[in-house]
This record gives sequence, structure tokens and C-alpha cells, in this order.
Amino acid sequence: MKASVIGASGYGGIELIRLLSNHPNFDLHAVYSSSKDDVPVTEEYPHLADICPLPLTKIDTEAIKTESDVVFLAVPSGAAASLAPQLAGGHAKVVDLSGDLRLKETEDYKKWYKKDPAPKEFIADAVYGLTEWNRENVKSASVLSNPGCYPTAALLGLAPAVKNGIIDVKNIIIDAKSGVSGAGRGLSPLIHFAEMNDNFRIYKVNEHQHIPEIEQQLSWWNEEVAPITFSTHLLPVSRGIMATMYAPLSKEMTTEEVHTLYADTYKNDPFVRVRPSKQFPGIKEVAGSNFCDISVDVDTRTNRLVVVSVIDNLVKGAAGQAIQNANIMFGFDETAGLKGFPMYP
Ligand SMILES: NC(=O)C1=CN([C@@H]2O[C@H](COP(=O)(O)OP(=O)(O)OC[C@H]3O[C@@H](n4cnc5c(N)ncnc54)[C@H](OP(=O)(O)O)[C@@H]3O)[C@@H](O)[C@H]2O)C=CC1
Ligand SMILES: CC(=O)N[C@@H](CCC(=O)OP(=O)(O)O)C(=O)O
Repeated sequence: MKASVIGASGYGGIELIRLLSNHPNFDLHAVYSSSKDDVPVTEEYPHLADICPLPLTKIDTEAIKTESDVVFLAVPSGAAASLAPQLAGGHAKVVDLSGDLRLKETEDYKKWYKKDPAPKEFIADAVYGLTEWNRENVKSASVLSNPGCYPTAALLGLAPAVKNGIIDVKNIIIDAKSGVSGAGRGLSPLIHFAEMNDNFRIYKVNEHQHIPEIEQQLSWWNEEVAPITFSTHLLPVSRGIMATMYAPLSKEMTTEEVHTLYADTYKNDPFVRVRPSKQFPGIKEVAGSNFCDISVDVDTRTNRLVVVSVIDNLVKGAAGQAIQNANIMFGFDETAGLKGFPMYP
């Protein structure tokens, strides 16, 4: 199957190239750019020599629609809102990594992204690809909206508790930290080396664009869910997200009981690893892989459940989950091309 990547010169794009180069069923067919034409990818990224001999080419939506079987959109939010509708309706299935097709309410998109949304009817048909929880719909998707990096970590960590009603869903707090590659390759003062190195910052306090995405999915699982508190921090590392979630238990449970619930829930999911009790994950333990590692612990003094969830933002948080979804859309083994283990240390 022929796979193309738009936005191939960005961090999400090169992670797609890296993973697709090892894929047994997808061949990298073409890589597209909005700013470069006929420029070897290796001019930007020499480490891709022998992995991607293709040149970055000007985006040609008509050619992509007919020549590719799947196109991955790894462009900034705002750009996908107009590109995705142009790409849909042809031969190629569309997998969008941006935030543009995730929020079903276009008013929410305008409020949180402060950009013009894609057409509402188009968004309505896009399948939200939190893979572990939406496989049946992913199977038949022709346009797939890949979840955000923070929402992936947070939602996988909260799902068993929220769906089984074991926590008070009106009091959920998510405290999340991300490596700098989560902001993409573009520069900004926040990710300037001297500002970020040896430092630790909170940002977008109560304004993060992933708040409505997390709330949307939580409310699909449980309509009682109230607005969440979600804080994001910048870690002085390249890759990785840790989301720590806190919520009061709605009934008395031990750590062992919650652990059993989580382990049973994810026992058939190849990429979610529920850790043994008291073995809390670090971001390095999933780096470079499509794994999400989760730990749970009950604080008997406060009656709160603590859930820790870690992913690599560029893999399970972006390119890896996008390929996992594409595997399901094409009927391939869900793990195809994604069997690499974490790089440690
Ligand atoms: N980084 C991460 O961890 C995650 C990223 N995402 C999402 O994935 C998408 C890509 O992110 P990421 O790779 O990190 O970002 P980058 O900024 O690293 O790359 C985005 C690429 O998009 C291209 N681009 C820029 N403007 C436009 C435009 N107007 N039209 C078309 N293409 C454009 C640029 O390449 P060129 O100039 O060659 O066109 C650029 O290299 C974003 O929507 C992001 O929110 C989602 C989850 C995690
Ligand atoms: C570290 C960092 O800056 N991370 C980015 C993640 C953005 C992202 O992935 O954008 P989407 O909304 O398209 O999902 C942020 O917090 O905004």
C-alpha cells in the first residue's frame, strides 16, 4: 500500500517516515511540503539517508487523492482544516494528526484554537482514533482524526476508572508534563535552549487546547463528567509525556482491586502495559516506542485514586498511533511496523 506524508519536514512527519520505513505493508510513496519543492529530505535531516530517498515535493492534493492509498497529514492545526476536506473523497484514506478534526463542536474549536474550523459536516464524519477505545469505528474510517498527545496519555489512564464509575467524575485533575518536541520544530521563546534547559515551566494555564478534547471523550464515556482541571508543563527533555491524574474514589477500593480492573481492561491491548503495583513508569521507559505504560495507586488517607500514564509524544502521541489506526483501517495487524521496543537509557 502506498503511504504519503504531508508536513514531512516536521517532527511528526519524520517520525512517520522512520516508522513507515520499517512497515511490512505500507511503502513510503511521496513526502510533501508547503514550502519546498524537489528538495531531498536528507538536506533537512541527514540521518534519514538510506531511509528516505524521496524529495520533499509541493503539495498536490489531486495527485495524492488518486496515487496514494493513505495520506498522513502532519501539518499544524489550522492548515489541516482546509487540506483534509480537499484530500477526502478520493482513493486515499486520510489520517490527520492535527487538532482540526477532533472537536465535534466547531464553536469549541474556535474558542480553544482561535482559528477557523473545518466544515462541521466534515468533522462529524471523521472518526476519533483513540485506538484502544474505538477500534470498531476506526475499521471503517475513511477520514481519521488522530488524538492529541496529552489527550492520549490522559484518556488511556482515566478510561477504566471513568467507564466503570469508580471515581467521582466531577473532580478530575490532570497534571501533565511534556518534552519539547511536543511543540514541533518551530522556534519560540518558551523552547529556546536557554529558557528551557535546566528549567521547568507551567504553560497555557486553564487555556490549553486539549482541555475540550479530553472533556469530549470523557463525556462520551460518562455524561456526568464535569469540567476538568488540566495543567501542562514543559520538561527540559526531547521526548516524552507523563500525565498524573487525581480523582476521589466513589466507592472504597484497594490499590490491588483498582490494579486488577486496569490490568483486565487492557489485557488484550498490545500497546498498553499496566505496571505491577508500586512500579511507577518513567518517560524513558517508553521512549521511541508505541507503548503507554500506566500505574495506579489508592491513597487511603485522602481516598484519592492516583493514575500515572506515560507515552512518547511523537510515537503513541502522534505518528505511532496514526499508523496503529491506519493498520486497523486497512485490516493489517494492529502492531505492524510498531514492534520496536523503547530505547533505554
Ligand atoms: N509534536 C508532537 O509531539 C505532536 C504533534 N501533533 C500534531 O501534529 C502536527 C505536526 O506537528 P509537528 O510535526 O510537531 O510540527 P512541526 O512544526 O515540527 O512540523 C509541521 C510541518 O508542517 C508544515 N507546514 C507548516 N505550515 C503549513 C501549512 N500552512 N500548510 C501545510 N503544511 C504546513 C511544515 O513543513 P513545510 O514547511 O515543509 O510545509 C512543518 O515542517 C501538528 O498539527 C501537531 O499539533 C500531535 C501530537 C503530538
Ligand atoms: C510541549 C508543547 O508545546 N506541546 C504542544 C502540543 C500541541 C499539539 O500537539 O497540538 P494539537 O493541538 O494539534 O494536538 C502544546 O502544548 O500546545
